[in-house]
Amino acid sequence: MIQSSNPMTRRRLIQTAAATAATLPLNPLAAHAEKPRHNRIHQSVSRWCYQKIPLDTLCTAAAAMGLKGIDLLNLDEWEIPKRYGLICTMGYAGGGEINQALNRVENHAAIEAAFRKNIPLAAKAGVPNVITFSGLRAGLSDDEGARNTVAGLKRLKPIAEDNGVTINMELLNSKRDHHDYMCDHTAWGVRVCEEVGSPRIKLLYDIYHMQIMEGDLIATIRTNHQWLGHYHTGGVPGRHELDDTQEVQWAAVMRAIADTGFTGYVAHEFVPTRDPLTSLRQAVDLCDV
Ligand SMILES: O=C(O)C(=O)CO
Repeated sequence: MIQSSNPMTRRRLIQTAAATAATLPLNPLAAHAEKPRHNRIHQSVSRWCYQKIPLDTLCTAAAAMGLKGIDLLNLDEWEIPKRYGLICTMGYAGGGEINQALNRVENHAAIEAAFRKNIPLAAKAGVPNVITFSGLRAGLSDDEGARNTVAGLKRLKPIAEDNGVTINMELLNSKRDHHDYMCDHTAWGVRVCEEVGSPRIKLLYDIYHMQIMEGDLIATIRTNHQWLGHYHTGGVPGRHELDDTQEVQWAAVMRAIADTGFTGYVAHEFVPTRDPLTSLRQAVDLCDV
């Protein structure tokens, strides 16, 4: 406690105390709560990268960091983020699997049935996006796969439009992680979306996967943003922290996304190698442009 009856001494003591306080380590949560955010990018985090952390704990931490939601939750989890002022930003709603989905006609009926049942539930739970996939090539040409995927998405688009929920087909790399996946280039995905022609049928542009396949991230985003409904992050190589061991300039990519007028969500989808929530906070700070 500062006690002095001499005003000069008291002033000096207060100045000394203030200078000392400035050098003390601050509570990291408090320090970040005070940091003004730009919030041009609405950030989220993929659940599967933080499996060891209970969902309620992850939601509490995400809300404290200024995130808007949690990505890739199952239907029975969609309501949980709401308790923390968040939403599920991308839901699993039965849109097939990475290996088996829309590029094969025989999968369409099951995906349509699941979406008919689950997309109205997504709308009710305030989940703005659901995920789907192309499936593997497995000998199918890209042209035939595109025709089939367009036909499948045309069956699904009225469900998405009627409920105001966007169906996002994910772009994934077929070079390292998902060998033979068909929707592995932006041009193929955009061609499909253009042919379907709905504001509710878009691509999940996974920046990690597309850096591996194509690079040229900013120009691709600028040219195709009309069809990009959601973004994922992840350091390249390795899909770890967005730090200086990897090759993407995240702030520049985020500025490019914000400059397109994007109002959707960018979800972090990297597997942390250090304290997971510290890594997440660092990524959130980096992407707050
Ligand atoms: O499984 C993956 O690699 C994904 O990016 C899923 O979103």
